[in-house]
Amino acid sequence: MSLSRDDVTRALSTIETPDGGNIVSGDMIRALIVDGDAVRFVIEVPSAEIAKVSEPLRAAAERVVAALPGAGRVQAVLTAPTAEKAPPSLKIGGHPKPQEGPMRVPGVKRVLAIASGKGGVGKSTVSSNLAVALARQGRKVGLLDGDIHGPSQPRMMGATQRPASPDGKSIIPLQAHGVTLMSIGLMLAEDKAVIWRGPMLMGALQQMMGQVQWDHYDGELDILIVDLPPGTGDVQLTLCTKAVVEGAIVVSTPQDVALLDARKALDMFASLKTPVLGLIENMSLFHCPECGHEAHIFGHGGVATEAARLGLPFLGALPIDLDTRLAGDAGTPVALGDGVMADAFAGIAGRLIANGHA
Ligand SMILES: Nc1ncnc2c1ncn2[C@@H]1O[C@H](COP(=O)(O)OP(=O)(O)OP(=O)(O)O)[C@@H](O)[C@H]1O
Repeated sequence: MSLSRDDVTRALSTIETPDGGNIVSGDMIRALIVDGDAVRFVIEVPSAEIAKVSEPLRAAAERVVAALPGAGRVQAVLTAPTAEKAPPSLKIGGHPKPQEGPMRVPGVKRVLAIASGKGGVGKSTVSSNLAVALARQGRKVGLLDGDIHGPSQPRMMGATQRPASPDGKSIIPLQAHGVTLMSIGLMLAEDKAVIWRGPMLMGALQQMMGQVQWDHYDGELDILIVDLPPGTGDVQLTLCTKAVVEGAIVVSTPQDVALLDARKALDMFASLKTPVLGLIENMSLFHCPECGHEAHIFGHGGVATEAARLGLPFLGALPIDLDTRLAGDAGTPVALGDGVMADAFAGIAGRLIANGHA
């Protein structure tokens, strides 16, 4: 017999709290995930002091779920809100709201996720340039920086003002290079590390999707590009389960270690039933501007081979290009100009539009 969320919730509601209620009626259960026989959840107690003495409660919650028929590995984590977790005003990073199934992001026709297994392979560079390339081809484009721990879009898009929130609830996004932009990085000081755990991350992403007025400038967006964090964590899971996602593009460098992680990302999308629209090989080759020599610093062709093996579209190979890096650092994506890289991004954008994905 397979285990359901209801079974787990019923079992957890037998764990009483000192006020006479229980951990479910007291709204202390967060991020409950039932994955086959594995169960994970977070118990949020009211303060760090209470958390220090709540280990017996956590252990009891784990035990009661582990005793259910069909339960395998059960993992409960204790957490408590602290003042520093939530930045001032706007309350970005609240808890995820209960929600039945995936919903459309208001003001957005389609959501496109840009993912990678490994960090630093150029996912944010691809996101910002693809956003600009799509906008140059007449699409109404939004860009959401979902890389909550390492937001880079404010710098790459050259937009760093704090977004306004006239009513303290909805957030007016920024606009840069014809793209409507929102990033958690715009709500925080640039050097401030985000130390939120899973539930706070999920709440922040849900807020970014639901409270940002994506249609503020040009009416409904044709496409919202979401620049995901690297890997296969809570943000990816939240996006693909809470929002209707048109598809995902996976970026990888050709080297084996990156490809190994890219396969994990592809596996994740398969199990979340999010279509993968294609793979991009970044940092594919280096063309020396001095001598014309071509070097395959991270290898070459591995991503195309992987795409062919999996029967997925290969969307293109992007070279290592100094101007791309400089343009990213300067906040003016290389796709705004002309040249090999701009053409490559225009090609990928054109293909997405032709296939009805953007
Ligand atoms: N094709 C390229 N040529 C030259 N530099 C590149 C290229 N692609 C990305 N870069 C540079 O590599 C660095 C990492 O890229 P980027 O931030 O886009 O990667 P990421 O996968 O989003 O990283 P993270 O996982 O940290 O978010 C940046 O400095 C970027 O400018």
